[in-house]
Amino acid sequence: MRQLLDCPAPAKLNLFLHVTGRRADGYHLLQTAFQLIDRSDLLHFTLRDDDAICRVTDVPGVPEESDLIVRAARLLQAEVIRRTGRTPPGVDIAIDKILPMGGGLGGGSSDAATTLMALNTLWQGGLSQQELMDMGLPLGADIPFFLFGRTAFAEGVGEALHEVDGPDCWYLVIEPGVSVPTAKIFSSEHLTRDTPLVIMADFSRHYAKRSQLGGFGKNDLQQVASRLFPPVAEAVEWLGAYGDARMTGSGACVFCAFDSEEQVDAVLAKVPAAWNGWKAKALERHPMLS
Ligand SMILES: C[C@@](CO)(OP(=O)(O)O)[C@H](O)COP(=O)(O)OP(=O)(O)OC[C@H]1O[C@@H](n2ccc(N)nc2=O)[C@H](O)[C@@H]1O
Ligand SMILES: Nc1ncnc2c1ncn2[C@@H]1O[C@H](COP(=O)(O)OP(=O)(O)O)[C@@H](O)[C@H]1O
Repeated sequence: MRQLLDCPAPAKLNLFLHVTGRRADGYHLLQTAFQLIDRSDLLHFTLRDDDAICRVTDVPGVPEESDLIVRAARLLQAEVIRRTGRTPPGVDIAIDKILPMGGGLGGGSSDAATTLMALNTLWQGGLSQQELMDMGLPLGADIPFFLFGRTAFAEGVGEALHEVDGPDCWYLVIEPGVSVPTAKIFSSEHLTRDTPLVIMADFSRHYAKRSQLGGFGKNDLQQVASRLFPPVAEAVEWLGAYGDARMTGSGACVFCAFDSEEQVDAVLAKVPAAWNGWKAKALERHPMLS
């Protein structure tokens, strides 16, 4: 019987996101806090009799060769060959795509991280968590976080990670119906790139009471995204009537924290039909690590 593994790839929220500078290669220096939530893509891995790596689900707009899942799998396969001298079996990868693309929820990065974790297990690759994080970073700046798998305060381009406590709460997330290309936001002439550095202790103090729902800091990308994509601004304004609503990552999704599931449900019932709204619980750990 061929080995099969079903694995979740959860979304993240950026609780705050400050752009603090720019590297010589044009990449932006950030300070952010990553929070995992319990809404996920689902990936299914089936080992093959040959050594091919195949995506067996069509993902509209993402050709197989550029899919982060396939690229991550190929990188790991090459590394296992280099280390062990043996070629691990190929794999068919099916995906139930739940997370919107260009939503700021990190779906593609999370898919890639889950692929690295799952195949490292199936192939008995023996790479450490840190080695997987180093392998993932060139594919996407959020990938190391998903492999880290815990609420994190992050610096650099998101790869310098420190575990922190975030609020223990529910989130209402609105998909405003647009897909935001990350590069377009970072290249905007309107983006501010000089937010003063904060220290991690400030963040921890803010959330010392884990019931604190008002957000820390701000999202520097939000103003630019709102200007280019008006539905983002409309969603922030609408959800802002119920709490400290803000955009995650480079958008487009907008979120707000609530104390209880009942409170989220009450607001969810009022979300305008033009948007897709849903609730999710903050996760302390990645489900593949617990
Ligand atoms: C903004 C964040 C926050 O978590 O997440 P998303 O909203 O995309 O989920 C990330 O930093 C997204 O990082 P990453 O996953 O590498 O973004 P990519 O789509 O690969 O980046 C597209 C382009 O955006 C620019 N870019 C990206 C990250 C960064 N720190 N500085 C940049 O200048 C670069 O021009 C890059 O080529
Ligand atoms: N498996 C994948 N799932 C989603 N997007 C992917 C995938 N592989 C590559 N991509 C590309 O990455 C882009 C960003 O996708 P995603 O990570 O979902 O959004 P965001 O970076 O806004 O959180 C997509 O528009 C798509 O072109």
